[in-house]
Amino acid sequence: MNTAVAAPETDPLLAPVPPAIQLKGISKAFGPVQANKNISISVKPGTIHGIIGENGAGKSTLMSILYGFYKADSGQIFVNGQETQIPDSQAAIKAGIGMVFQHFKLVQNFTVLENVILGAEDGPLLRPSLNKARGVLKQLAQEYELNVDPDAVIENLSVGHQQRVEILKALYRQADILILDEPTGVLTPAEADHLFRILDNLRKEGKTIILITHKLREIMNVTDTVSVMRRGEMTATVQTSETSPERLAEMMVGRKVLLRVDKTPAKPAQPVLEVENLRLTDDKGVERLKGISLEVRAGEILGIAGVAGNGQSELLEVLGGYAEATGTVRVNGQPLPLSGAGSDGQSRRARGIGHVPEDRHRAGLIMSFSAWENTIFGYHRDPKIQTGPLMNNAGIKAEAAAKMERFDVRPPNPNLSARNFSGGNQQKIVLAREIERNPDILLIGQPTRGVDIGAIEFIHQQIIRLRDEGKAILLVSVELDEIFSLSDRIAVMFDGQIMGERLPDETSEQELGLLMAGITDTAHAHMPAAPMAMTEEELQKAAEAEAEAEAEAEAETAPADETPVNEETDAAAKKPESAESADVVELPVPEAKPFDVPDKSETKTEIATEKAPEAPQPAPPAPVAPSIEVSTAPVSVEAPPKVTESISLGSLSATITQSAPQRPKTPEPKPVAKPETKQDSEESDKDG
Ligand SMILES: Nc1ncnc2c1ncn2[C@@H]1O[C@H](COP(=O)(O)OP(=O)(O)OP(=O)(O)O)[C@@H](O)[C@H]1O
Repeated sequence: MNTAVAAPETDPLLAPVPPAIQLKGISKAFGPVQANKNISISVKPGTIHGIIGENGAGKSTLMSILYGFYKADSGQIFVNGQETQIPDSQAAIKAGIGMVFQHFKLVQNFTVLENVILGAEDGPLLRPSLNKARGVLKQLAQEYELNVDPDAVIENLSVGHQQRVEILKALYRQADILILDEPTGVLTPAEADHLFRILDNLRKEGKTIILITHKLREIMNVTDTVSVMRRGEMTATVQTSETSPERLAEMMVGRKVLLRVDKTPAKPAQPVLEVENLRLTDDKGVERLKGISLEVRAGEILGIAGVAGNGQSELLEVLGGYAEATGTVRVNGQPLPLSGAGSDGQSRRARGIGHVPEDRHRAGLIMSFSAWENTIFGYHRDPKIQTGPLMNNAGIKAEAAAKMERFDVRPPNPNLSARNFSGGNQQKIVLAREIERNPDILLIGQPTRGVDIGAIEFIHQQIIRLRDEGKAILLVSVELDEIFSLSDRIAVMFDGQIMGERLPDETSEQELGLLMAGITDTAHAHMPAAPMAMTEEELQKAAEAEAEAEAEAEAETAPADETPVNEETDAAAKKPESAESADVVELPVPEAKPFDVPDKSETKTEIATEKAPEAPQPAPPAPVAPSIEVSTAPVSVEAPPKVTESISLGSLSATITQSAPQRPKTPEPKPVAKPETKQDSEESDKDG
């Protein structure tokens, strides 16, 4: 008798689909810090999988391992059921994985097309690659609502559009699995809505998305499943439909978290900050502040709402001593110089003005300096810190350790460089420095950007505590939730002007949305059901329609109002010369200098018509003098590293030499151009 049994024929359609991504037992340590401990996770294809966790929980590290940015100490990676080695990002791209980092890696003075093909050119001649990319981009734009002008230069695009370019880059490389690290941290609500529509479209087309975010609302709205990380471990994975924001917050932090701000009504006293007719024109001749007047009293929080780029940043920069302006500003009744002597950041701090800048990397911290050094910047000439030529290092370190403890900075190690802390912990270092100085007025920009839910609760409590102690607080945030829950009064900025002021209890997101679009007659304006869900284009159209209607109505009695400048179109019109046609092009200098320090750095990029050298290698630290100007023999500070990176595009190559960003007084620092490269040293800036 023939006992052989024929193997059952498996119908490939009925075979179980392997996970798009499966990680098994991934571990990774940075020196003594165990960033990932034996992590296993499985993500179904065609789904959006959220990853949440406190700052420093190890989310970015895990995803950087998956993208080949870091090498795991142990563990396996499976892509579509196949064990896959991912030693570098090229291998990740080959495996169909794309990543959009928190800090974009676009070359600022290249066009969208040039950025998209960079590193994925079809041959030495650029033209065919550019033509092919143009066609693909057109198709992707139609399929996924990823509209971007292919010929626009990156530095002229809004943050939301730059992010679309990052997504386009990944899709152009045929990524089926897309990792997004904190993608909405820098987006306006409308931009975030647009992004989620894009992600939904991608999911419908069968792409798999891994989304790292601190925003539980996003997790609840867009993900299918969610994993929670805590202190390097994966503690739970749940179906989104079977959980709640409260439950997720508790799983993340290990205790119940108050998801709303608990505060009593404000008791405003005397005016601390008085601003009249503040005007600022930038170096391109564009008027960024058009006669701002406002007042902040002791014991109250004035929240400034607005779509990013409408002058809020410039307002904070002028008041914080980073940019010069005209007008009148008084602090505690005394005039504040708006240019020349006494208008710098240190003088502002000496006048009792604390400042948490919107961008901690460019203006809040010196990334290569240790945490303890960063806790005194801006206050380093204070006699309590500096006696004669000497600084009390031991005292500063002890104080820094105590501040880090109070602000729950993890790890609470003052000797670690700022760049080796996770984003949220870097933010806590800046907040600790500014809040603990007990300022009369605190200027605070985007206080909880990239910060976890437990830390948000803590930061909000600190802001309220300062207010209740009688301090004046000027808050700028693109998070309407944050504006609503913290502010005692809300002013809305549009196109360099204050469009109106409202009390949080007497307004709505809809009304603020209209003001943010420049529509002041909110009572009569057509109110869309959910203006915050409008796209930028829709917001712009709404503003234009309103302006048109107003102009028509006023035409008979008065001259029509000046049409608001559309910065984006305006900027896009000033396109620099194409890189292809230029022999030598200077990349924009990152002009961010956190404090008044002697400018000893240089940033220069040359694009020469020659083949690029091998993979970029960070140069050893350059012999640049430390950036604090003190004659303090005992202070031992790390010199800002000089990094040289090379990139190539067809026959063009570029070398970027860059040391710690220094910043003269300019209103809007440009982001540092960074091509997509793997960092050699894992001790370097984690954000790449
Ligand atoms: N390049 C590095 N060198 C040294 N330590 C690092 C490096 N990158 C990350 N770490 C440390 O590893 C831990 C995990 O960091 P990771 O950035 O993965 O956290 P995260 O969950 O992404 O945090 P966040 O939400 O704040 O972005 C942190 O303690 C961080 O300080």
